[in-house]
Amino acid sequence: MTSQPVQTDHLAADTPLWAAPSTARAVDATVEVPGSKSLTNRLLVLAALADGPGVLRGALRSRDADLMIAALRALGIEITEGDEPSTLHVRPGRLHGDVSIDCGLAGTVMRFVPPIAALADGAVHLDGDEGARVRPMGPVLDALRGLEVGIDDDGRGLLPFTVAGTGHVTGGSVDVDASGSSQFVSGLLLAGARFDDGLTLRHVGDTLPSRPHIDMTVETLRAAGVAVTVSDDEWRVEPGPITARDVRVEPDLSNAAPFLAAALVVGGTVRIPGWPTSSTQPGAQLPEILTRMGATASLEGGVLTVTGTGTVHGIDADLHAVGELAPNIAALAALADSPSHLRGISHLRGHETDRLAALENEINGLGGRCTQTEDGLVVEPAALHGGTFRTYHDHRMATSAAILGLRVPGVEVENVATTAKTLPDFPQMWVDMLGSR
Ligand SMILES: O=C(O)C1=C[C@@H](OP(=O)(O)O)[C@@H](O)[C@H](O)C1
Ligand SMILES: C=C(OP(=O)(O)O)C(=O)O
Repeated sequence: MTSQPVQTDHLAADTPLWAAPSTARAVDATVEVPGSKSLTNRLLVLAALADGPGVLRGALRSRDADLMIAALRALGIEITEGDEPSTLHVRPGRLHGDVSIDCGLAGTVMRFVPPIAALADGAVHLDGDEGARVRPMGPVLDALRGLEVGIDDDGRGLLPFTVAGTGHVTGGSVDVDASGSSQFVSGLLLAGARFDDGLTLRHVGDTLPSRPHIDMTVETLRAAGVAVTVSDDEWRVEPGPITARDVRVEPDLSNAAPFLAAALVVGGTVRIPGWPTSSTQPGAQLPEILTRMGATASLEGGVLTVTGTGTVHGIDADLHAVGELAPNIAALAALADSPSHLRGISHLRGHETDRLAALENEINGLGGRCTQTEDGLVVEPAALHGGTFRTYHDHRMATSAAILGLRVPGVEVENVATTAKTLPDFPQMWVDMLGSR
């Protein structure tokens, strides 16, 4: 088996604590946010399965994107950088088995790669970080088994496991309980056009989180010429070629959240260029959410401008569709002048860490009043103080700590380098934002 080198730099729990900068001065900054993780990893997958060479421009280069690149390369896809690292040339080829893939902590890698591995001509072994080995995978494995793909695992529905690729998947119909993650649906749909009979997937669970991310999957498939029909909780992907394209990746709107939040916390204005007029990214809902929390927001000439007063209001919001925004919104809520109730996010317990427990622990560790409910968080106003903020290898815990630190002197963030999962330059970008006045 060809093995990928295991990446360990992200495990730097013993790195020095990062003193989150505090400021009383209003912010006035324009922040260029790199490409979307979710779009980059979908477009890489589609380019790898396409009918000819393609190009991604403005792609994210971060741990999650680089893990996807490494996974596809291990499977035999040629991916090279163009003039800049964010330009990626992808040359599809026969998918090789007899390889090992490191999923890191990337949900998109661990859920999107197994259906592609089933198309490889041999065994594909997948594993990831310790934290990845507890993230739910069962519905993906059950679905693949339902499509007659051989899976070798220990029966717990978790990493590690081996997919017995045979070079083709017959496809057909499958039921999936995707109440734990929308990525179970997206991963199967992305490969579905390459199955002999295509794929009909029905979600059979109670709830379906992160629907905009499934819409993103459908939109990217359709843009690549794949016929997809959607009715309620059922998706049909017709078999056929995936058209090779030259595409530009939108900025990561969810990664704009901490910067935009800064405008509310300290007052002032933050501008994000390249903001799309419409997008399936959950971050597209930030202007509305932040407005409810006390900001004004406007979009003009592709620049989103958010202005705050330094006073943050609490919010009662169902974040079921936009769960990846929840940690940053919880941090804002901890600085608000009225209580907040964040609902519909029980699936966050299966994210990079149990985010509901992590947010409760760490906000309360700074003197906050945050309580888990069955499906979310209640955050009440409290006077916060400094202290160590643990991040649990979760990039969004680290950016949430930075938001709190703006107002609360003495917040020391453990392993801020974990932001490299989706935003490698975060500490410098944060300091630059505060410095550019
Ligand atoms: O498909 C995607 O790119 C994602 C889907 C969502 O996952 P869940 O449905 O598991 O929340 C989201 O939280 C994650 O950050 C990215
Ligand atoms: C849940 C997230 O990541 P992943 O793609 O690893 O699921 C996230 O980025 O908030």
